[in-house]
Amino acid sequence: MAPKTPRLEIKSLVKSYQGRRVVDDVSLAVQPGQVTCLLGPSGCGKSTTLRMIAGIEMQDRGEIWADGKLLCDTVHRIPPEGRGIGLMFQDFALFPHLSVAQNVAFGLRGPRGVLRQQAEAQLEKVGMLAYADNYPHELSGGEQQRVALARALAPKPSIMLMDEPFSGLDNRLRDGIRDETLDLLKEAGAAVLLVTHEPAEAMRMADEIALMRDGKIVQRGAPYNVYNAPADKEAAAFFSDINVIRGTVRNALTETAFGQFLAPGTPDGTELDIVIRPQHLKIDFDRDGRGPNPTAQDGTPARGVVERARFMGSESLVEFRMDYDGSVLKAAVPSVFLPKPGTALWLMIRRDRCFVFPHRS
Ligand SMILES: Nc1ncnc2c1ncn2[C@@H]1O[C@H](COP(=O)(O)OP(=O)(O)OP(=O)(O)O)[C@@H](O)[C@H]1O
Repeated sequence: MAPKTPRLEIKSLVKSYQGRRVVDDVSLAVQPGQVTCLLGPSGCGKSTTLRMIAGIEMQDRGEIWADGKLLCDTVHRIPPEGRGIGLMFQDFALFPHLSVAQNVAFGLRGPRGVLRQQAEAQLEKVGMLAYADNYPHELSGGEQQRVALARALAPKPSIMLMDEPFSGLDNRLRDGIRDETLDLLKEAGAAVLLVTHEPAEAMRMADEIALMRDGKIVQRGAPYNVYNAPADKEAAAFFSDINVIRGTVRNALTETAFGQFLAPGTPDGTELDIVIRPQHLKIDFDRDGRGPNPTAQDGTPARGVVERARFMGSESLVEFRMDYDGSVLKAAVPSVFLPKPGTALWLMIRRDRCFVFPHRS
C-alpha cells in the first residue's frame, strides 16, 4: 500500500532570532484525524514552530506542505489567509464590536440565516449558545476562550493549530470541552497540531507526542511509548519525578545497592545513570535487619531510612536515605503510607521499569 500523504508536513524548519536558533531542523507529519502534541518546556520553540506553519512568521529554512501541496518554502509563500489552516492561539482576540454569534460567523460565507445557524451549532458545542447575542466584554476570560474556540472550529479547517487552547478554562469545564473539541476535529478528519507544556495533558490528548527541547524534537511516538521508553534522562524527567542511580561499568556489569545490572558491550569505566520513576520502587518492612528475599523481577532489596513522607492525595511520596551510598531515593506509594522519619525500610526496584543511559554531566 502506498504511504498516505500527510495532511500537514513540515520539513527541516529552522528559525533564528538575533543569531540564536530557536527552531532547529524540525520535521513532522500529521495525518488526517490525528492529534499531535508538541510538548516541551517554556521557550523551547513550540509556538514559533506553530507561527511558521500558520504563516505569521517566516522560516529561515525548510518547507511546509498540506495534502501534498507546498504552502511555503524560502521562495514560494502562500499568505496565512490562503493556507486553509484554523488557528486557536493563547492570545486569541474576539472582535469587540461584534456579538458572540457574529464573531463565530465572521470567517464563514453564505446566506445570513445559514451563518447564524452554523454559529449557533458551534456555540452549543462549547456550551455558549445562551450568550449568542452578548458582546465579548460581557463575558469572562474563560467564556471568551470558548467563543474563540467555536470561531476557530466553525469553518471546519482541515488543519488546526492550537497553542495551549484549553489553559484558561477551569478544571471542571476543561476536560469536557477538550475531549469534545478534539473528537469533533478527529471525526472531521482534521490534522491537529497542539502545543502544550503539560505532559499529563499531552498524554491524555495526543495520538502522537513530539517532545521538544532547545529547538529540536528529541523524541516522537505514541504517549505510551514516549513515557515507557524515554530517549534520555531528561525525557524521562519531563513526565514525572525520577530517581537516578549512578553506576560504573566493570567487566560488563554495574554494581548498585540493588545488585548487579548487565551492561553488555559497554567499556569498563563508563558511568551509567539508571533511571527509575518513584512509582516503580517497592517498599517492604525490616525483619530484624533483613529485607525480603531477592527476586528476578525486583532484584536485591536495599535498606534505607525514611527522611520524609508526604501525603499527595491519591499517593504518598516517601524519601529515603540509602545505607549503601547515602544517596536519596523517592518512592511513590498508593494511598496513605506515612512512616515516621528515622524508620528503616527496604526498597526494591522494578527492573523492567529501569532505563539505563550513559551518564552525561
Ligand atoms: N519575535 C521574537 N524575537 C526574539 N526572540 C523570540 C521571538 N519570539 C520568540 N523568541 C524566543 O524564541 C524562543 C522560543 O520561543 P517560543 O515562544 O517558540 O517558545 P515556547 O516553547 O512556545 O514557549 P512557551 O511555552 O513559554 O510559550 C524563546 O527563547 C523566545 O524568547
